[in-house]
Amino acid sequence: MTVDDAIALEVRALARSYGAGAGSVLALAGVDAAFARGTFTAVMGPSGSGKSTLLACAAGLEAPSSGSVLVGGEDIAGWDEVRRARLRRERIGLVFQGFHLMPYLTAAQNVALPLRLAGRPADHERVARLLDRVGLGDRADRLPSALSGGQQQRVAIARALVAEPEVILADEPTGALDSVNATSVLGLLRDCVDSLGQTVVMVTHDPVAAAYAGTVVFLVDGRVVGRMAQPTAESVAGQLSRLDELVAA
Ligand SMILES: Nc1ncnc2c1ncn2[C@@H]1O[C@H](COP(=O)(O)OP(=O)(O)OP(=O)(O)O)[C@@H](O)[C@H]1O
Repeated sequence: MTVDDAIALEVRALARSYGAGAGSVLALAGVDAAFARGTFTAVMGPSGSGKSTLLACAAGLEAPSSGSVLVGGEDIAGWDEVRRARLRRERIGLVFQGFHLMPYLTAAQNVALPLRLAGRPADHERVARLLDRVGLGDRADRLPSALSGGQQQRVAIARALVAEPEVILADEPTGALDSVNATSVLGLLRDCVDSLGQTVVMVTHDPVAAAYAGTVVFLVDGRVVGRMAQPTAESVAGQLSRLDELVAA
């Protein structure tokens, strides 16, 4: 298998089905996609098109039925849960719609958690630097319950960055936020790419959010049906309505 150093994450002929027999669902039906280092890609498509399954397979949260998932050129598809859990701690940063912060840990402790879980020393300077970067340097000692939704999501992004992962996977990161908070979170993800050279792959339903990405990948019925470079909210919305017609037909 050839490996390209410029590619942070790649899926090849990725398939995932759920259940068996007549009731089985083919969530991914052979997806090929490569995500170059230092790029921001949005994944879009109708409900049930396989977006979250794609991210879950890329994160090692789900095992593919067939095909490969290459992280930094290494195929994780056959890895057992212990190795996949280590991958998620050390090489993949995850951001979810619901933030998933530990409620009894402060912002700083939440950011440091992946380091602690990896048995690495809590690097207080790095944690402080990341909280500064996400605009929460003065909220380090707050519990999540004392932060707004947008602030909690920014803590989650700092946490996703702390282990200096190869790629950040974000599933509807602005889905639970109002437009002001969504704008700040999207600006932050863009900044992770522009200033830190991070690779971000983000599932979203929102054309405005997708316009922060450099490329949009469109899924329908578990397949890639299109790609768009330099998306705008208008061009993405137009393409999505054409996809809806395709699905309805
Ligand atoms: N754990 C599961 N068990 C059974 N079916 C599943 C499971 N997870 C996903 N599916 C099915 O796989 C298909 C793809 O689901 P997925 O959540 O990836 O789509 P999605 O594009 O992210 O949808 P949405 O936009 O609604 O979140 C759907 O038909 C879904 O019902």
